[in-house]
Amino acid sequence: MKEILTYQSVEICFNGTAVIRDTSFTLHEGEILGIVGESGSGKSTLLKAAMGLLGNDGMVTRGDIWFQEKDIPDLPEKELRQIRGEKIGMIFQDAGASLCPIRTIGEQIYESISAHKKITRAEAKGKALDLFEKLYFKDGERIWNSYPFELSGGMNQRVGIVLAMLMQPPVLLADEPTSALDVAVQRQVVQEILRLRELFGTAVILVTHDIGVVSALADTILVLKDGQVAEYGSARQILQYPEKEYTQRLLAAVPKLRRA
Ligand SMILES: Nc1ncnc2c1ncn2[C@@H]1O[C@H](COP(=O)(O)OP(=O)(O)OP(=O)(O)O)[C@@H](O)[C@H]1O
Repeated sequence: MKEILTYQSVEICFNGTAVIRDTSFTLHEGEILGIVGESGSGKSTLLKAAMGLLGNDGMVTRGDIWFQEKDIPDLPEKELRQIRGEKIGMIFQDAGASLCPIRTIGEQIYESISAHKKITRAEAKGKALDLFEKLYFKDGERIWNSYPFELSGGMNQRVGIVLAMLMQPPVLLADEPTSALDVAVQRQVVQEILRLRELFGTAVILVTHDIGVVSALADTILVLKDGQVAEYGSARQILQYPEKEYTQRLLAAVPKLRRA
């Protein structure tokens, strides 16, 4: 499989203090990589760095993050804006909450696609309803016409995933995409991520506290401890034979979800 996103000896500092040190890993086309680690270990920071979203205080101070032969930390904001959304999609824990409350889902989808390419409202709707159907949403037409408050939190989160995938980015970064959801919706979101990979060959980095979600989805796992890689390898290897005591502790939570 071709490499699509490569972190090489990355160090990231906030206000001069390193929170990620000497971190390397590679994401391949269609691969789902789970990043796990205690709170504060640097998981979200790793994802934000790939989007150039570290803010004013944060900076990649060493190493490279290669995406399609470009080194992300070297790119100007204008180029990063083109990559975000179109080439690298993102979903967060509160993707649903980040929807605008006073505009319909349809309007927001239309605007989101229009930001990247010329499209009519009818074409945008056709694209969205097609993706809704492929992801087994019931009643896409109603969702298109709804305001976020008319949908459940879980449904808004699923809409957030559709929004992130409308441009069919080859990479999807998902930061705790299931942690605010009840178990039934969690399962749907897990199925949706697998279906996206099947439909579009999307490569995914999934950051989560939930080992059950990781074991249901990930091909490879990176265990992060205090901003450094504690273990990195195939999901099977790490879930069955964790080498570090730290990993064993993280895995002590019984997996709730299994791959269907
Ligand atoms: N904007 C910021 N300014 C200063 N320090 C920050 C900033 N963002 C993150 N940090 C620090 O970087 C470290 C890593 O944070 P990060 O949010 O990446 O961890 P995490 O593993 O994603 O945690 P959680 O699981 O709780 O979301 C923490 O020590 C955090 O305090």
